[in-house]
Amino acid sequence: MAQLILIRHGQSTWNAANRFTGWVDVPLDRVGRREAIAAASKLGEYVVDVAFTSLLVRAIETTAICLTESEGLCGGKSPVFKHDADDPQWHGWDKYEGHRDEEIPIFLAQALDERYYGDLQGYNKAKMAEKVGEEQVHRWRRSFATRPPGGESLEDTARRTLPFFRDRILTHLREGDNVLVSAHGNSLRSIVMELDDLDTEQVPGLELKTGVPLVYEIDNTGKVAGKTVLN
Ligand SMILES: O=C(O)[C@H](O)COP(=O)(O)O
Repeated sequence: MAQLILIRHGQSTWNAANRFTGWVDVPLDRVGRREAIAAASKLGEYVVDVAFTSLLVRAIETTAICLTESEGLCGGKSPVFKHDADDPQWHGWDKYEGHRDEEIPIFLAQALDERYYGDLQGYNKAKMAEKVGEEQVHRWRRSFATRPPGGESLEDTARRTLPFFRDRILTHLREGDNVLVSAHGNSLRSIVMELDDLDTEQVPGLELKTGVPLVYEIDNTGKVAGKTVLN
């Protein structure tokens, strides 16, 4: 049995300001950093073998805080962000002294980025609700198939998150590796929808809190055998 730890990043500056964020790359605020530290301490009894994060800084910060503030999460190993050495920007970065089996590799994946909120990005959610109505804003935020103007629906988001989840993350879990995934409200909702076997009627009720880890037990066929929410 392997453990899959999913964590939505801690509160960002734009979560605090109640603004649609999507791909806007804002950092954690002080509350968010504290949430990530609290998550790290709740994860003290777990050990991971590999981690995945989106490319957005709020998820990267949360990953780094969890792996460095938790007593045991790295099992004494050193966490290293694994940039793509084929990318000219990173050419040669991976030539360094040291044993790779003493590391926790952290893979950065665009597939895990937040749902693209299109033309809504930057707008205050409450002010938008005054303008177009609560129901419309709720549909944009929580329905499965409705696209926000110029943006991605949850269904669109799932089309990139789920193939990545099945190919890259589940493969580790089937082999018995424990995995940490740090991502976003909606990119994680699309993955939780699959893990919890939720249908399109149930998914609008699915809310993930910032900085609260979900721990899944996954068997060697890739099936979910248990779930704990570390509130
Ligand atoms: O992109 C955002 O604004 C948040 O990360 C998630 O927002 P939501 O809860 O409105 O979908």
